Amino acid sequence: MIEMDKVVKRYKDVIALDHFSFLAGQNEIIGLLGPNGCGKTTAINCMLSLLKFDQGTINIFGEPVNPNNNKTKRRIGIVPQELAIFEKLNVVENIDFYCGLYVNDRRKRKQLVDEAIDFVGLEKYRKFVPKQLSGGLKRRLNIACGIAHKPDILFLDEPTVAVDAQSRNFILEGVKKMKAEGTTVIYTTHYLEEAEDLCDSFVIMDNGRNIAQGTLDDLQKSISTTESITVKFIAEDSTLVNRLKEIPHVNQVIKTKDKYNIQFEKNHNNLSNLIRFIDENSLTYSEIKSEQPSLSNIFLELTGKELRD
Ligand SMILES: Nc1ncnc2c1ncn2[C@@H]1O[C@H](COP(=O)(O)OP(=O)(O)OP(=O)(O)O)[C@@H](O)[C@H]1O
Repeated sequence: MIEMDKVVKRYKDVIALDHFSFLAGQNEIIGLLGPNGCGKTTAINCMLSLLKFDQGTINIFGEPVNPNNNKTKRRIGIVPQELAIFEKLNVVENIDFYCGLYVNDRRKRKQLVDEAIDFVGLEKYRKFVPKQLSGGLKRRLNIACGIAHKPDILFLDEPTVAVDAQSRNFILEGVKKMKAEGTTVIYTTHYLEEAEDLCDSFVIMDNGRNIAQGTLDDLQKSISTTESITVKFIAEDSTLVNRLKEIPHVNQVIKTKDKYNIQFEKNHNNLSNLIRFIDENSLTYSEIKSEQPSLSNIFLELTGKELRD
């Protein structure tokens, strides 16, 4: 659906995209993740042909992007991070306005607007203007405006920032439903747990480059830390952190309130080594859990940064 190959975009001296490549297939949710200023918005704006780029190629639906290609534009939806709704128009009128940019037939549009309202759960608020809606409801309206024309590709930029739990659930369930109906979703967020639950695959960006792309499983295989074991000891002492660090292939030991999180390098018998250490030191434990690294661990290892605003 989207093929972006070695795209370079400069703003004078700033290289916002540095040979950035990106692939999106049909019917998947791709998390586009990266620290502030890494180039996500620039990449999206190039894909939407809102920005010209200096080098490289971008094909969408098999054709080079082109701002005058209305046929392609009709098949794309965008929900920007900043709310793009009209204060003077009510819920129905706002959605109808955006849908009208793509669909001329009034009867068809009425049906699409009704479906979008149903989709984001705004039936009770049809005649409300934005100032009568809470922040979460405004975000849902923003989404309805971007999806009413039923795009094949949808760009969602941080849709759950500052929304209440109920609206957040509506939004995430809605994204899953769109995927089930065949839409490809490009999703940017700073919430890695949310991305991990929602997305089928991920692109990790840093300094304008695609530094890793794949499923969680692919990314887990690409980093050196692959196993994180958490232990709750029954008796402990202040030397334990340093002693645990002596176990072969330990990268890091983090002590939380009542547990020890031990991060190991991949491809070693880490659990067996840890259990041997516990036996040899006559330690006892009430809990032991081995986990694959989370998206947050992967992000930290690949970029050396935590993904925070
Ligand atoms: N119009 C512009 N003129 C000059 N520099 C720009 C412009 N737009 C973006 N930049 C720079 O390009 C780089 C990439 O910016 P971009 O907005 O694409 O990042 P981002 O990943 O979307 O950031 P955020 O997560 O904060 O939205 C940054 O260094 C930014 O300062």
